[in-house]
Formats: sequence, structure tokens, C-alpha cells
Amino acid sequence: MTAILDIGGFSLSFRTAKGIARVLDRVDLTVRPGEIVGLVGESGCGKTTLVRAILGALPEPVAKRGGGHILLDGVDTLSGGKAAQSMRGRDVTFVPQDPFASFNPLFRVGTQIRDLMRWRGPGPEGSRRDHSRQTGEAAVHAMLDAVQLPAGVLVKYPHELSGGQRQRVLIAMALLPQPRIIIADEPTTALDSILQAQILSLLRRVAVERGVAVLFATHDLGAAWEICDRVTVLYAGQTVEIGPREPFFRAPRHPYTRMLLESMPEPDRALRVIPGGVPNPLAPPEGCRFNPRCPRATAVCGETRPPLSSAAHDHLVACHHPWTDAEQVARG
Ligand SMILES: Nc1ncnc2c1ncn2[C@@H]1O[C@H](COP(=O)(O)OP(=O)(O)OP(=O)(O)O)[C@@H](O)[C@H]1O
Repeated sequence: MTAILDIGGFSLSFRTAKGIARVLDRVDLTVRPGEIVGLVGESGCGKTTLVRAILGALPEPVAKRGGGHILLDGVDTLSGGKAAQSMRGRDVTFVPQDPFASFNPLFRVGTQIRDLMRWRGPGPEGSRRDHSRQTGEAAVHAMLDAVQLPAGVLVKYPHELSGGQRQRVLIAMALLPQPRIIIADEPTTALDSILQAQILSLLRRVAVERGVAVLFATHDLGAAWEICDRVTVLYAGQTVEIGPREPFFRAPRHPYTRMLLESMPEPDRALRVIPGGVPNPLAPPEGCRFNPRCPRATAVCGETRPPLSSAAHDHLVACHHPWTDAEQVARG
């Protein structure tokens, strides 16, 4: 199936006062139509930078594009062309991390939703994009219903809603333009764990019902397990593993993925941490960027970057010494 989002060999650096920060290094990632893909990695691995690049919202002129491509439905999102601009907020929408900062505190929620509909709502009557006022109102009410909010939220100010309600409104706003893909950057980080689970299952349900694809950036593997069909792991700006949810969590191939999974808190087990930290992109290690922290690293890992290669069906890993099936079975 042709990917709705196709990122291949994409590199990006930032010019800083201290030199060039090589933040993304030949990243690969795809999202197929209707699919929910997790973009996972520790803080500082480049998730937000990649999300901004997909949205065509990089800080100019400090961001410098390297090689590779980001194609959204075949359109280069960083081209600055009309096609890329008109996709933003329509074919691709965004659910941000902080639900409060994303609203204007001076206007009622309904006003902000109607403004969005005016600029990015569905178009001519009968088409996929229908601009008529009644249809717009009906769509807003249907969407509030889908995210389980009463119509009364429309007359409230953002500060009169709870964090969970604000995030539900933002999900409704991301769905209203009938996008092909929603980009969600840590959408539940600001919420407590019970609300997080509720919002994630809501996001999954409404996306699946409407056939909308989701790219879900998170540092939380538990959250990825909750809602994703596939997971892509980014480490220090490099794609290290891509796999379907079940085999990915049952038999991770990359040592980083495995250690990331082991570092998830579990009852009756001491917390395990990955020693060291994500490298500074001003001076990243040669070869595989995880090699200084990796217990399986050998000389080749510091010399040559391993290509992404097939580990199992639809499961790719970029590692010179990936976990094998036999090792997974022996380790349990
Ligand atoms: N405008 C910028 N100029 C220079 N460096 C930047 C800029 N924006 C991000 N970076 C650097 O890029 C790297 C990746 O940051 P990014 O925010 O994309 O990571 P992340 O995985 O989203 O982390 P987090 O989960 O903490 O947001 C970091 O080292 C960060 O300092």
C-alpha cells in the first residue's frame, strides 16, 4: 500500500552559536493510510524536530535541510510550494502536547472552532469539503459527540475546561477538516495517567472510525503499546527499528529498543535505566549513534552505520548485532 507519509533518508541540522547540530541523520519512516504509527525515543532524540519538518514548520533560517525526502501524499512538505501549504491544517492536522497553550484564552471554544472551520473546514456542498454553515455546525456537534463532550463546551472559555476536556476539543479540531493524517506530539503528557489512557483510546477509536492515519510521537512505550499498529524507534536522530506492534514488543531486535522496554517501570522490579545519555548532536558518535551506550557494541559499530535491514516480516532493524529469535527465546 502506498504510504500517506513517506520519509526516506531525511537529514536535518541546526546552525547554533556552538556549531552545527546534526539532529536528524537519514531518518526513515512511513505511515500507511489509516494506520497508527508510534514515533518513539528518549527526550532529545529528535521527535519534535521531525514532527516540525513534517508540518513544514521549521525555524528559519537556523534549520538546514540535508538529503532525503518527506512526502505527504506525494507532496514535499518542505518545498514551501502552494500544494504543501494548502495541505497544512487540511490533509495533515496536529494535536499538540500542551492543550492549554494551544487555545487563545480570550475567546470562547466555539469561536475558535468556527474560525478553524472557516479557514480549514470541509469545502463545496456535496464534496468531501463542504463549506455550508449548517453542515459546518452539524459537523462540529457530531465531532464533539464523537469525543464525548457536551455541546455546552462551545460557550466556555478554555480556562473553564479541564485538561482532559481541552485535549478532547483539540482532537475534535484535528479531525474536523477531515484530514488524511493527524500528527500528535506527546498529546497526553500534560495529563494524569487515567486521563492519558482515556484520551489515547479515544484518539485510536475516532481515528479508526474515520480511517484517518496518525503519527504519534511519544517517549512513553506504554502509550505506544496502547494505540499503535506499528512503532518506529528514533535514537539520536537515527531510525533504529521499525516493526508491527505485537512482534515489536514481544521480540524487539535493537539493543536500544530492548533497553528502552526494560526501563519501563514494573511492579516488583527495581527500575532499570539505560546508562549514559543521548549524545549531543553537535558531536554525535560515528557509526551507530547508540554504540557508546550499547552492551553489544564492537569496533564496527563505531565505524560504520548499519543499514535498516529486514529482521522478520515487516520488521526492520539497523544494528550490526541485533537480538536473534534464538536469543529472545532463551532470554524469555
Ligand atoms: N532550534 C534549535 N536549534 C538548535 N538545536 C535544536 C533546536 N531545536 C531542537 N534542537 C536540538 O535537537 C535535538 C532534538 O530535539 P527534539 O526536541 O526534536 O527532541 P525530542 O525527541 O522531541 O525531545 P523531547 O521529547 O524532549 O521534546 C536536541 O538536542 C535539541 O537540543
